[in-house]
Amino acid sequence: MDKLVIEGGVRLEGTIAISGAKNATLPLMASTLLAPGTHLFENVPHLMDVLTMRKLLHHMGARTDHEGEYLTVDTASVKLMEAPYELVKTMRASVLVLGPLVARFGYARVSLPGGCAIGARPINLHIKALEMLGAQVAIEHGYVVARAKELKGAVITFDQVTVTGTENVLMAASLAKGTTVLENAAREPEVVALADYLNLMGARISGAGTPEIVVEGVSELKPGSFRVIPDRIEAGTYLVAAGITGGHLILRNCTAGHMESVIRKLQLAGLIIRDLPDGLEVWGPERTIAVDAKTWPYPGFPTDMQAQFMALMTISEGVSVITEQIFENRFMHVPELNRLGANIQLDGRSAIVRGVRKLQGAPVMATDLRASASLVLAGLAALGKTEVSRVYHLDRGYERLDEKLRNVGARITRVKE
Ligand SMILES: CC(=O)N[C@H]1[C@@H](OP(=O)(O)OP(=O)(O)OC[C@H]2O[C@@H](n3ccc(=O)[nH]c3=O)[C@H](O)[C@@H]2O)O[C@H](CO)[C@@H](O)[C@@H]1O
Ligand SMILES: C=C(OP(=O)(O)O)C(=O)O
Repeated sequence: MDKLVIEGGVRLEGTIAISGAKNATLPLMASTLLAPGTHLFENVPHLMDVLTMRKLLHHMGARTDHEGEYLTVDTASVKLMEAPYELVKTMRASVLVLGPLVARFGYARVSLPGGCAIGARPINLHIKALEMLGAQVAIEHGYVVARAKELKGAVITFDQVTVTGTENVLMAASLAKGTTVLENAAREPEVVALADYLNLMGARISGAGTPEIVVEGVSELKPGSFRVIPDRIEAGTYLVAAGITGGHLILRNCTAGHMESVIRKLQLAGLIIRDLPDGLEVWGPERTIAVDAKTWPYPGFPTDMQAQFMALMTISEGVSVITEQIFENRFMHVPELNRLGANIQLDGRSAIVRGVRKLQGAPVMATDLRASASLVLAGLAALGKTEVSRVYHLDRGYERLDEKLRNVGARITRVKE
């Protein structure tokens, strides 16, 4: 198992290229099950989750190849409509194969994902929506088993905004008979990217990016090629890296329009951020100012940036209240940040962060993907040595994070534990 060792206190300076988005790549890979043949994606990051999704597709009979930024997925010989527990347990997004499988093959057997470090994360809304499209769904020995002779369009109102739920239904409805209307749909840029690729394959989807999406079902889809959108959470993480070290970074290949709520909060905290033709330039101030934040579905402040933003608030001037409204247990980073000298108290769904002048390096343990990122960020600002163990969480969603940070001056090394 690897750990990251960070000597903090270095002001970051330089350019970082942002990778393609994990949360866009995974649904795009799942969507290949809808159309037999070879799909080509560009700007695909090398991440553990991408590898896990490839393994899952291989398990079903697909072939994949990931060379440089190009990923091809050939789904011509898919014959096993199953997502086994061994793969699903390492990546919840495996549930994204449920909708495409039942739509194209009329059958899917997908392990229930179960909870994870950030919350219970049920998939009841995915199941309910598929039932409304006419699938028969049963839970058998820990697996969701869905059968449908034919899916039929329906009006589906989500009780709660769900990103992968919206994506699963978009994919299933694309091959359903008639019209499906998704109300209270997720509006994330990754949902829009998926809808764009489905349309490129021949689907008829309108309204993606708004709360109401309309899907006119078609009888078949054909493979195409598509460029993955930039990772807005990775970009947000590096904005915080500049802010927390008082540094100056240029982020290439990112889309400011996908990050407005994050950029606004960081500007309120004192960062100077300006648009570039292909990215962002950011300067961190001498000391940032405390700002409150509440997580919301897009276009609100993303839960996937909450931990990183909290790391910045730990050394900001004043008191900030950070409220987590999406996941019930997404504060696992709090005790670890406190081990680094932060002053954070939990009060239900809120964390009260009293800014301290300096953090101090210490050994800390990563518990999930974004918690790990927040500990690395805190380590960059802390005096002395911070060791972040269980780095496999980071490798699930950040491409070469340690290398990218080293290239802009951070003293960070990866060592085997
Ligand atoms: C691969 C991917 O894109 N992952 C993202 C996706 O996760 P994911 O799609 O799993 O998250 P959801 O948007 O579904 O979850 C939002 C909330 O709805 C609840 N819920 C969801 C589905 C359901 O059937 N029942 C239910 O109760 C969840 O427990 C959670 O409290 O969106 C999250 C919220 O922006 C992000 O943090 C994740 O990075
Ligand atoms: C929670 C996340 O991912 P996942 O849904 O894949 O667990 C994340 O990207 O922060």
